[in-house]
Amino acid sequence: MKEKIHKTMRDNPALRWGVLLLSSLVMFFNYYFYDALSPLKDLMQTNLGFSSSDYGAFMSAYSVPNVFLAMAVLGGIILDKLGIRITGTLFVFMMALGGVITAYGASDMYLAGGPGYALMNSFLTGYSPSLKMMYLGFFIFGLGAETSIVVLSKIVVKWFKGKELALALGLNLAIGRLGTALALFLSPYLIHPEWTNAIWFGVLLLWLGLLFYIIYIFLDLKIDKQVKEALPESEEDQFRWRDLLDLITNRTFIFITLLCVTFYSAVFPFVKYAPDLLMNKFGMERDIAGQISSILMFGTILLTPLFGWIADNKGKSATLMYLGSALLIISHLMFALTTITPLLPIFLLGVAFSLVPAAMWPAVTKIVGDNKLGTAYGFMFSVQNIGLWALPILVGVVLDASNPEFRIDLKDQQFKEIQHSGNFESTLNTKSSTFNNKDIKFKYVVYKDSLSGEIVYRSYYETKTGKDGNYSINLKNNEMVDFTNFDLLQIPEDARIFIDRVKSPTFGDNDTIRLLETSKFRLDENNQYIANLADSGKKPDKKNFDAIISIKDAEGRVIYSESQKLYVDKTGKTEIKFGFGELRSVNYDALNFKQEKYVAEIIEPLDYTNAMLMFSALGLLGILFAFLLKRDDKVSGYGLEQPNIQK
Ligand SMILES: NCCCC[C@H](NC(=O)[C@@H](N)CCCCN)C(=O)O
Repeated sequence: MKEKIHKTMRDNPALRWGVLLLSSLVMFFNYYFYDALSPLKDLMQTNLGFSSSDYGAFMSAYSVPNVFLAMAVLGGIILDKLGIRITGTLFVFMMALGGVITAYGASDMYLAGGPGYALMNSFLTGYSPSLKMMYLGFFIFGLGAETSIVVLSKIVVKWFKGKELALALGLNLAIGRLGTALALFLSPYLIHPEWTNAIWFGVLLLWLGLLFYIIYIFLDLKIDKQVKEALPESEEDQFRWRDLLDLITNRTFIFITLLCVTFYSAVFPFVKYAPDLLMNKFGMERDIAGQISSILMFGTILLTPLFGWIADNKGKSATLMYLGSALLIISHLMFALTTITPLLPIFLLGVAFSLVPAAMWPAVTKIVGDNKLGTAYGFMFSVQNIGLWALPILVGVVLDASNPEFRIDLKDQQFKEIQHSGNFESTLNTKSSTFNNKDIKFKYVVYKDSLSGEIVYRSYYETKTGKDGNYSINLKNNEMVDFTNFDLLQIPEDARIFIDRVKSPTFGDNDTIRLLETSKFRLDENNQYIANLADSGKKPDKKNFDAIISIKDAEGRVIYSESQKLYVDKTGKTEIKFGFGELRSVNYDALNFKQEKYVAEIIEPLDYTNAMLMFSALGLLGILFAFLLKRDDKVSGYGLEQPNIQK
C-alpha cells in the first residue's frame, strides 16, 4: 500500500530558509549586544568612574545566572516543559529588558538621580550606582541570552532535521558571530554626540529581535498543527536527569567540556578587552581598534565552515582542537610579550577560534549521541559560563593591580600651570618596559567637580616616551578633542559662523563648499541658530547634507568646529544645534575655566602584559585538555579522528 506523504511547511524551502533567517537575526542581535560595550571600556572609565575591575565585574554579570542558576541547563528543562513559543518569548524578552536596564544605568537621566538611583546608592556603597544598575541589566540580558541560544538552535533543528541541518546550524552561528564583528566595528562610530547611543542602538536591535521572534511564533503555531497531524510527538530529545548523570561520568565528555571552558574563556573574555588592549598597547584610535578586533570574528565566519568541512570529510577533529589550542597560546603570548603588528596575533586567534568550535561541537555528537545532545550542550554552556564569568573579573583585577597609578590626578597648582603654559611632564609608572621609547596615546579629562564627575573637556594626545618611560606634552595643543561642554565656550562678540557642505564622506579640507559665512548670529539658550542659506544664494542641492559648522574669531582662529547632518527646508532655512555633532576641534583658551572649580586628570595607557599572560596560561590548560582528549579517544573509541560523514 502506498504510504500517504504529509507535506508540511518544512518542505517549502522559502519558508524553511526564511525561518533560519528570522532565528539567525535574533542570534545576531544577541551576539551584537554581548559585545556592543567592548569598545567603550575607557568611556565607562571616564564617564562612569569604572575601574578595570568594575568593568570586568560588569561584563561577567552575563554569566552569573548561567553559572549560579545553571540557566543553560534549567532553560533547557523549561524549554522541554513549556515549549519553544513560551520559553523563547520569555527569554528573548529578558534579553531586551536587560538591554534597557543596562543602557539606562549609563544614561544621564539615571545619573541625575532618575528612578532606581537612590535605591542603588543605598547599599554596597563602595560600588557606583551605575555599576549596580548596569550589572543588573547585563545579568538579566545574560539570563535571557544563553537560553535563547538553546531555543534558537532547537528551532533550526525543528525545521531542518533530515534536511540541510549542519549547514543551517553553521549559518546560524556564522550570523551570530557577524553580530559580534559588527558590534566591535560599529560601536566606535555610534558614540557621537552621546557615547551611550552605542548602547541604545544595541537595545533597539534586541527589541527588533523580540518582534522577529513574535513573527516566528505564528509560523511555529502553524507548523506544530501540521506536524501533529503528520507525525506522533517525539520524546527523544527531552531533558532527562539520568542523561546528565551519564554525561558527567563519561571521561571523554568531561575532557571536551574542560577544553570548552578553557578555550572559550581565552577567547570571549579576550574580545571584551581586545579594543581596549589595542588602544592602550598600540595607541590605536577607537574605530581602528574596533575594526582590527572585528577581523577575528569576520575571519571565523569564513574559516569555521572550511574547518567544519575538513572535520566532516577528512576527520582529525581531536588534532584540529589540539592545533587550535596551540595557536591560541602563540597568539596571546605575542600580545603579551611582543609589539609585533596586532594583525598577526588577531589572525592566528581567528584561525584558532575557527578550528576548535568547528571540530568541537560536532565531536560532542559522537561522544553523547543525538538524543542527549540538548542536555550535553546545556551542561557544556553552563560550565563554559564559569570561565566567561571568572575571566573578565580576573583580567580586570590583574589590570588594576598592574596599573595602580595610571590615573594622575592633577593638583590645583598643576592645573593652573597647565592653563597658563599647557606643558605637562611625567614618567609612565609601569613595572614593565612596554612603554619605553614608544609612541603612546593618553587622555586628558577635565571634570566640573569631583562629586558629579560631569565632564567639561576630554581630549587624546600622542607623544613619544623616553628610555625610562618619561614624556612631555603640551595639553593646550588639543590633538583630538573627544568631548567638550559647549556651554562653557566664550564666544567673542565679533565671532563669525561658517557652514561648509562636505562633498564626499572621506573629505579633505578642499572637499568642502562654503554655503554661509556670517557675523550676524545669535545663539538661543539651547545653543541653536537658524541660518538662511537663501540669503547667501548657495542653497545645497540636497535637503539633507553633511556639513562642517565652525565658529572663528575675527583673526580667523577656530574657536569651535563640528560636523553635523543638516536639513534645509524649501525656503533655505536650516537649524543648527551646536554641541550635537561630531566634534572636530575646540580652542582650549576659549573654554571658560574657572580654575578653582575644576578637577583634572591624565589617564595613561594601561599595561596589558600580565593580563595577556593570564590568557596564555589558559591556552596552556586548553592544550593539556586537548591532549588528554586525543589520548582518551584512542581508548574510548569514539572515533574523534574519523570523518564525521561516514561514506
Ligand atoms: N551548537 C552550539 C553552538 C555554540 C556556539 C558558541 N556559543 C557559545 O558557546 C555560547 N554559550 C556563548 C556565547 C557568548 C557570546 N554571545 C560560539 O562559538 O559562539
